[in-house]
Amino acid sequence: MAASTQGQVITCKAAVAWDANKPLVIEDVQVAPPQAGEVRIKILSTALCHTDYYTWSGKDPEGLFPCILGHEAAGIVESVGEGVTDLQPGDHVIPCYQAECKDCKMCKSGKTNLCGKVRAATGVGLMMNDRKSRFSVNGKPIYHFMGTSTFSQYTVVHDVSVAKINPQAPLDKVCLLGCGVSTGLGAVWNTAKVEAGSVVAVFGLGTVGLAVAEGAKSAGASRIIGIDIDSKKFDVAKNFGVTEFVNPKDHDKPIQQVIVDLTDGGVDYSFECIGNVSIMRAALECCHKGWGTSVIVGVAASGQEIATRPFQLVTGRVWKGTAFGGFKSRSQVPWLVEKYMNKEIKVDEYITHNMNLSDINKAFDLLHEGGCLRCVLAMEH
Ligand SMILES: NC(=O)C1=CN([C@@H]2O[C@H](COP(=O)(O)OP(=O)(O)OC[C@H]3O[C@@H](n4cnc5c(N)ncnc54)[C@H](O)[C@@H]3O)[C@@H](O)[C@H]2O)C=CC1
Ligand SMILES: N[C@@H](CCC(=O)N[C@@H](CSC=O)C(=O)NCC(=O)O)C(=O)O
Ligand SMILES: [Zn+2]
Ligand SMILES: [Zn+2]
Repeated sequence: MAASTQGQVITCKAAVAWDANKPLVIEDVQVAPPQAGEVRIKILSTALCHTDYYTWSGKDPEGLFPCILGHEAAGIVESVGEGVTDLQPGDHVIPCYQAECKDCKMCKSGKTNLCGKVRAATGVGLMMNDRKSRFSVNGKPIYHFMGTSTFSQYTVVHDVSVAKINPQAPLDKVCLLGCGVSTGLGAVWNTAKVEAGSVVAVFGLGTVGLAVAEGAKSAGASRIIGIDIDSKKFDVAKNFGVTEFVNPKDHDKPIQQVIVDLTDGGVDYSFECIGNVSIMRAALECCHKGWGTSVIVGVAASGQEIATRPFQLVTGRVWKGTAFGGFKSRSQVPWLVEKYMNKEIKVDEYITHNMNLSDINKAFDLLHEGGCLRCVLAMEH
């Protein structure tokens, strides 16, 4: 039997982003033991999300370097710190960038899934307990990212950020429930609360947009219009519930006008799943006067701002946003895993590529190719 690593520094492989836009480097990283209220997790599978690329590109105002990126993963608890009672070594878990302490003002409000307990620390790449990092390379501290840092074979996270899941669930699949798929489904079910018969527009048909389409289909939407500048996305999007396709490049008119004309005055709900502020405006303005609701899901670069004529809102359109689809992480990620196990939601269908951790730079390149939805990395190689 392998010797216990509890209380020891673990040296393992991790992909370190030493600087913005510079290729990640697979390093031997020292991972300190978890302190009070912390959990060390052996990450077995992690996927890449567009947000990892966004921070790596240097456009994230919270981006700090050097750091270990990654936030869509699954693994097994290796050890827990003092005071952690609801998790133990061997538990199968999904680390969540949106914490749920169940005790702070925000958790208790019943109005949001955002938790205030550790956000100040995770936003500056550190752990709450001592405001330090648990990662280092030859003594040099490496920042955490989103409170998860899953591009490492071992990571340390706050206990309030760990969802314990069914041990039967395949970790190389359900890792996707740590971000993109959950976000898209939740944007529809929790944030917009789309009703049966609704007409829906989805801008951007990556994993997040396709999960929006899947959520809208399950909510009984009558039309789901997918909008993307890459027409190759359209075939695959049909499998996720998209009923009609529009490529803005095929039209001279502004895309919001195209959608309004197609839908007798506008859609009931629209979702921006790109991170482009001009498209956020278009998504709002293609909504029906009097009631149309637009949800911003995409993350826009530092310095970008949204704009529209206030008249758009005066005349009844509603502009909203969503983080992690409004899901409460520790309470609801295990429920999403069960829905997957019961074949009530898709997950496997979003995985277009599988690679090893050592191939992570190739996996980042794939994010820009139309054919890649999610690439899952096996962490042991
Ligand atoms: N709010 C939240 O909690 C979350 C937000 N995100 C954000 O959601 C966005 C989507 O993420 P992924 O699906 O992983 O990205 P992705 O890059 O896989 O998909 C984006 C899609 O948008 C299309 N696109 C790009 N420019 C376009 C334009 N001008 N008009 C129409 N289509 C366009 C692309 O062809 C692509 O199909 C990103 O901004 C990401 O950072 C991701 C997860 C959670
Ligand atoms: N640091 C970024 C914040 C980007 C952002 O909005 N992140 C989303 C999750 S994106 C996942 O892929 C989110 O949930 N935000 C809420 C939060 O508490 O961070 C920036 O400043 O742009
Ligand atoms: Zn993500
Ligand atoms: Zn909280």
